[in-house]
Amino acid sequence: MAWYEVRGGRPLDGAVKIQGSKNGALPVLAGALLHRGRTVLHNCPGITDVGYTLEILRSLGCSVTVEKDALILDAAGLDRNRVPESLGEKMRSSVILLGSLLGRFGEACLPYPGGCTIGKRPIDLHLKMLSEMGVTFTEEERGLKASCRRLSGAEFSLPFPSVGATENVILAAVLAEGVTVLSGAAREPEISELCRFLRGKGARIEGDGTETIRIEGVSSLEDSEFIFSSDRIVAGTYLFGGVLTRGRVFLEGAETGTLTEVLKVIEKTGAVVHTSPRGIFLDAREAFLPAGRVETSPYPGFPTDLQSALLSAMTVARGKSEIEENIFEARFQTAAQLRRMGADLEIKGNRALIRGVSSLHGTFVRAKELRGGAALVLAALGAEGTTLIQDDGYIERGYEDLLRDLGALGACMQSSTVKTK
Ligand SMILES: CC(=O)N[C@H]1[C@@H](OP(=O)(O)OP(=O)(O)OC[C@H]2O[C@@H](n3ccc(=O)[nH]c3=O)[C@H](O)[C@@H]2O)O[C@H](CO)[C@@H](O)[C@@H]1O
Ligand SMILES: C=C(OP(=O)(O)O)C(=O)O
Repeated sequence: MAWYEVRGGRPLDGAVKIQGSKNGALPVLAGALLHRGRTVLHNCPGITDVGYTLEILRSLGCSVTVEKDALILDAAGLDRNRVPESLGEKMRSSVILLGSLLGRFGEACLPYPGGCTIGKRPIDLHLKMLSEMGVTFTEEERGLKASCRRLSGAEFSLPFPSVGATENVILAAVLAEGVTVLSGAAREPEISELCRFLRGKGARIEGDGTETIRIEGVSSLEDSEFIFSSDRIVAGTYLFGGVLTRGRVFLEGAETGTLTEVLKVIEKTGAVVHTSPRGIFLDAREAFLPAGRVETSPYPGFPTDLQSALLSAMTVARGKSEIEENIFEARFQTAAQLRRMGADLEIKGNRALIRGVSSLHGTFVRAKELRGGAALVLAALGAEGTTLIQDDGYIERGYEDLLRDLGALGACMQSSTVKTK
């Protein structure tokens, strides 16, 4: 368990380098298992979800080494297909090991995935599409056993552009026999990141970034080297930190192209944004206005993963805003904690109605999930007095080191970790 103690009331001011992408890295690590050989990765984020994934990879027989800034995986000796329950249940993205283990062995045993409790998060779409590729599933005590005689390409249409289901189909289709065509696919940048990585290994994939992805199965892959993109959600978090505290921040390596909708919302507050190939500069000294009505939607819309950061920022805007959450049914858990800090907001179904107050005040709050936890830290940065945030390991799932990054932006905070076992 970790505690963050934040002394608020001082604008963020400074520069920080943005870490590698969590949601980009996790499917790529799964994808490396498809290849009977080496994969060299750079800019891999040092977060606990990556740590758990690497432990899973080791437990399956993949060699994992670190040389200078490179993470080197060698899956030539991979000889197990059962994901340990204690690790797989710790995160959501363990579910995408299904596609790559099926591609490699035609068989996989997987516990039901964990991850943040932001909704029910069923995996029916993953299972339906893999079934159409020839996979049969049997239920085990804490998960599923999947097997197929041969993975075959198929054509299907997703009723909702699920990111994870799109990734699972891509991973399963790379070494499958024949052609797979997925329409209604997710268009998130992390899908293109995975496809770029797999193409670098010799996979034949086209159409990523659009609603229709076509994958032609190949018989094997090759050694490759890959650099992860920066994390657009981490960059967005720090941008909203800038807005909330009316500060000035430079985010080195932040990619403008994947943040278009977020930057539009930020500019509505009165903040000024300058973008360049080096990163994003935000001057939020005059960011007093509410963002108005914002709804989350699949990419290229406003990302659900930044909804809590926006919610925090809007609690101190001069006026009313409304946020509609359209992806996860339980992603307003931060609201009750923000109210403890003096925020005036109401949750009605999937909508949050926020009336900005002049300032929040420090108190004791509790992180209930990853992005909500980071949003509480942002709120604390803008609040009067000291806020104590209790976090049961959520924030480190996605942020390498919030203390290091926000410290570089001038935040006055400290953290401590308490071992609970
Ligand atoms: C590790 C990772 O990349 N996580 C991201 C991924 O999660 P994840 O891949 O879990 O998100 P999905 O896009 O699959 O989920 C979106 C919606 O579809 C529903 N659904 C999904 C699959 C399914 O089989 N059935 C079903 O009903 C979910 O309950 C949810 O309501 O995309 C989300 C949406 O951008 C992000 O918030 C997460 O950060
Ligand atoms: C919801 C998230 O992650 P996960 O899908 O891994 O739980 C997130 O990154 O905000």
